[in-house]
Amino acid sequence: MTDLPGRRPPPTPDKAPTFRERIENLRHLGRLVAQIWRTSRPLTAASIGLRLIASLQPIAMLYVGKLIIDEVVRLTTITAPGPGFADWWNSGTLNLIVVLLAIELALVVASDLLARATGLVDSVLSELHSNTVSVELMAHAARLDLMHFESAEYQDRLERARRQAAGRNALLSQMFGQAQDIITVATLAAGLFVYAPWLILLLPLSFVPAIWGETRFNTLAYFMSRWRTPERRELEYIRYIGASAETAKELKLFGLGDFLITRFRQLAHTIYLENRKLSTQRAIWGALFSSISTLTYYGAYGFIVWRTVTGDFTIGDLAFLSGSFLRLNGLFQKILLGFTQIAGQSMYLDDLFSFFEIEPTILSPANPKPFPQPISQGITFEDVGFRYPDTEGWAIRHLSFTLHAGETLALVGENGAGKTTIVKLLTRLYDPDEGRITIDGVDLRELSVADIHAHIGVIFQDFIRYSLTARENIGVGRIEDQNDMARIENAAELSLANAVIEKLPEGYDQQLGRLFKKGRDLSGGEWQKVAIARAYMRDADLIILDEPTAALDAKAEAEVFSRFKSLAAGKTAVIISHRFSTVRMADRILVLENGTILESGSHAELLALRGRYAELFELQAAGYR
Ligand SMILES: Nc1ncnc2c1ncn2[C@@H]1O[C@H](COP(=O)(O)OP(=O)(O)OP(=O)(O)O)[C@@H](O)[C@H]1O
Repeated sequence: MTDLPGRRPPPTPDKAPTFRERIENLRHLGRLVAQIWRTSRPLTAASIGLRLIASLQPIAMLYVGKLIIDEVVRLTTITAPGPGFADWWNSGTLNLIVVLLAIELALVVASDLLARATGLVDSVLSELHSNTVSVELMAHAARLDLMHFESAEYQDRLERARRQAAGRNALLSQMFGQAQDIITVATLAAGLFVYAPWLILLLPLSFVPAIWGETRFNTLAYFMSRWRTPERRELEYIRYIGASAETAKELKLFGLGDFLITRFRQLAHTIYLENRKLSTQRAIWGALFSSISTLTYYGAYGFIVWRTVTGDFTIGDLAFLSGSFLRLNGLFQKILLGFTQIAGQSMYLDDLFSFFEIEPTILSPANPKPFPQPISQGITFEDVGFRYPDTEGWAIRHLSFTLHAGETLALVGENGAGKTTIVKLLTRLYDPDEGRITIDGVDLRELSVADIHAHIGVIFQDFIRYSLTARENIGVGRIEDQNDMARIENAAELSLANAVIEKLPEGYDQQLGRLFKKGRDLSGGEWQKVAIARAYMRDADLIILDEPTAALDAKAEAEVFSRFKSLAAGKTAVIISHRFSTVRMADRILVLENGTILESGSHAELLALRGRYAELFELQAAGYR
């Protein structure tokens, strides 16, 4: 399975956790309980309270059962008060047994009601808790850096955390159930101890092997699932590209269906084989250990029977003791298995909570300086160098230039020259590794990150096509003004999106995209106009358009840019484009190559220079002749 093209090498197994690490993982349970408590205090309290009451039920049932049997046995030995039921009833001989039967009935009914109420509370609490985790996860993810989303390792961690958000609900019931069982065991053991203390000593023999087996298989299962995260993400990815609206066109035309299916099948099969092996081993060992436990029970049972025959125990005692032993045996196993399962689950919790421990590195200073309004001098890159995490080469090196206030600057260069990276640094999605970037002399790192983002309008080439209404698609450009219709219409007019939206049957309320039933898809250029409107929603002093017009036709592009120019008057703007018809409109052009500046000047100056720019321009112009 390592021969799949383009697949990452198989993950190297982490070493199994030491005993200490396992114990340390248990600390996550405290965080989990705190999270559940935060979710709903009344429900958490109700779940615990109901379980406390339910925990006393087994001993009560067994003891009442014993009393009933003993009373029945006693009644069989006395002289009958008369031939009929009425004689028995009226003599009062049956009073005790009737009361005992009524108590047992009440216990059964109460137990059923308690179980249902607990189930109800738990299921409601689980759902709420799962929502809380998802919200906390999203909130934390929103704080993280772009770097975290662009790195495969963090993607794996996010994926693992996301799986835990929905998958740990059973743990909640299990933990509370565990506490309930412990109280039940304590009461049953106390009862058993009074009659036959040595019986308790037999119990460990029956459950210790089972516990060992469970612990081992839980750990194996966890590590298997952990090692396989990259593969599972790949499976998800193949499943997604194999059946989604975005990819359908290309898949059909390239005939990629079989290729993807084969790839999916091979990958899924390896995981399946591993899981099957583990499940089989688990089943075989499980069967062996459970027979040991059954044998122990019958050993103890035989002994109690013998003591009853010899007259040491009553028949009621026999029922009580064998019942208690059976329950205790079962409960001990359940509790200890529960502990190993909880310990196993707490390893998964580590995936969840360690995600919350990832801290963003792009932070605002404690006392940020105010964002210059308006920008009076400009933005300066001073010998800036930047390398993407975990990559060898520099994306940008020794880059120095000033973007003057009020200037429209175009960045040109071949694919991978570093244009988008400059925008990411300018908007502080990343910090430079060398040098610094200043706005009116103030280092970007001395400003509040939120301020920077609020004062810059950016549309990236891979902008989002939100499956929201047209109004919302523009409104998200300035979320606090999402209901300001005048502002939205104005932005749409500036970006020429208004003509697109007017043609839609439901206008601004039209659902866009293909994801939902009533959605209407737009052409690439139309989507782009809607996206550009988002940048216009802001009163940004600095507007950055990263290849904004790639999908626009020539006429639309000319129109968008003449508007942009008139709008950008007095504003500072950066345009990235591969089209020289657009680029030539800029006040100044930077020609980039391998992350450094090759040439700089106006269109006319660069043509006169007869360098790289002139060469590229000629190449494109020749295409139109
Ligand atoms: N997230 C990333 N992780 C690692 N390397 C990256 C990442 N993004 C870009 N790079 C690399 O950094 C260099 C500059 O990329 P950048 O996206 O800035 O180029 P560009 O000039 O905008 O290209 P294009 O015209 O294709 O959009 C390229 O070599 C690219 O492979």
